[in-house]
Amino acid sequence: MENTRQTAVIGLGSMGYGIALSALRGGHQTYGFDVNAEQAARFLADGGQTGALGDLAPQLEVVVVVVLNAAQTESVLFGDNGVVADLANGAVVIACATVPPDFAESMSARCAEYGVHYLDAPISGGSIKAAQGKLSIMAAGTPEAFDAARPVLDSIAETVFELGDSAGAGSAMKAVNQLLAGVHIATMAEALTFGMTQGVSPDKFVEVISKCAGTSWMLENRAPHIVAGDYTPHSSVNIWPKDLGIVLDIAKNAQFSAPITAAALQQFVAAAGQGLGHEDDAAVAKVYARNAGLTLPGES
Ligand SMILES: NC(=O)C1=CN([C@@H]2O[C@H](COP(=O)(O)OP(=O)(O)OC[C@H]3O[C@@H](n4cnc5c(N)ncnc54)[C@H](O)[C@@H]3O)[C@@H](O)[C@H]2O)C=CC1
Ligand SMILES: O=C(O)C(=O)[C@@H](O)CO
Repeated sequence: MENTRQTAVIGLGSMGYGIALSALRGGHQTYGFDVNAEQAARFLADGGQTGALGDLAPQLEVVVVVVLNAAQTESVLFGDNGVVADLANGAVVIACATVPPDFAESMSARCAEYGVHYLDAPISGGSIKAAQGKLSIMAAGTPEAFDAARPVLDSIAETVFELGDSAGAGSAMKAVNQLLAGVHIATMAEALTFGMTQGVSPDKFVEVISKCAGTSWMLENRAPHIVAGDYTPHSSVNIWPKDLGIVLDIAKNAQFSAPITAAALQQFVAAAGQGLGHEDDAAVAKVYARNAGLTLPGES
């Protein structure tokens, strides 16, 4: 069909799995890949396809990369058995991991050497919107990259912000979002546990504050995890030392002081240091709770 594409999604974690399902629902022939074989098997059971990436690469038109970070993205694209060298001229990489802007620029230049388009396309909305095909995508790339990616973007995103024709501009905007998102999660945890010291239970906190001016998207999305005592990782603590680290690195290069971001980063570093790195990022509340001798829901 005219608007369907031979598509691979590499990285079937919290975000990539939903993206792969959304691409499949959009009618694209969708192949899913993950170093964790269980994830690829699950995708197969859900109606997707998988296989040997190297064999399939020459027929792929769109490759969506949703691994954790810059190092994993580079390895998927250009490491041993990297996919770019096997792609056909005109194929497009949609790079969704949160990475530094200058890394996105360098990946775009290296893809161009192989005649492959690169769309710098970090994502927002969490695992639920990924599964619904309703992500916000902060995208930058050449008009040719946008044209090649468009049919798949239409299946996975509600809104695609077109932020310029050079890779890096999408990742710069994502860093701005991450500054807010990380600070909002940490301040939600601070306020929720502060409330406990004042006799405000976590469930009352969510009921009342989510309808008051102090609320945020992150409060409404993450605080219910604390109330439920459920730290299944939809977005892990480990994402934040990476993302707030990116923010502070590029802020430092711009000689921009970001003290509130730095404080939030320390709380996520403390959470990771307490062995909570693979829990949902709402677990940053445990840092506050342990410090204040509080018992969160679900803890004995
Ligand atoms: N979880 C969230 O709510 C959001 C995450 N992000 C960003 O999206 C990216 C993905 O995040 P998540 O899905 O939460 O991470 P995740 O850790 O749940 O998923 C990453 C997946 O990539 C796989 N992987 C790693 N190396 C691989 C390789 N070489 N080949 C194939 N698969 C490989 C892992 O096994 C894992 O399943 C990150 O950059 C994150 O910062 C952005 C918005 C929201
Ligand atoms: O959805 C987003 O935007 C996010 O970055 C978080 O959910 C981070 O994991």
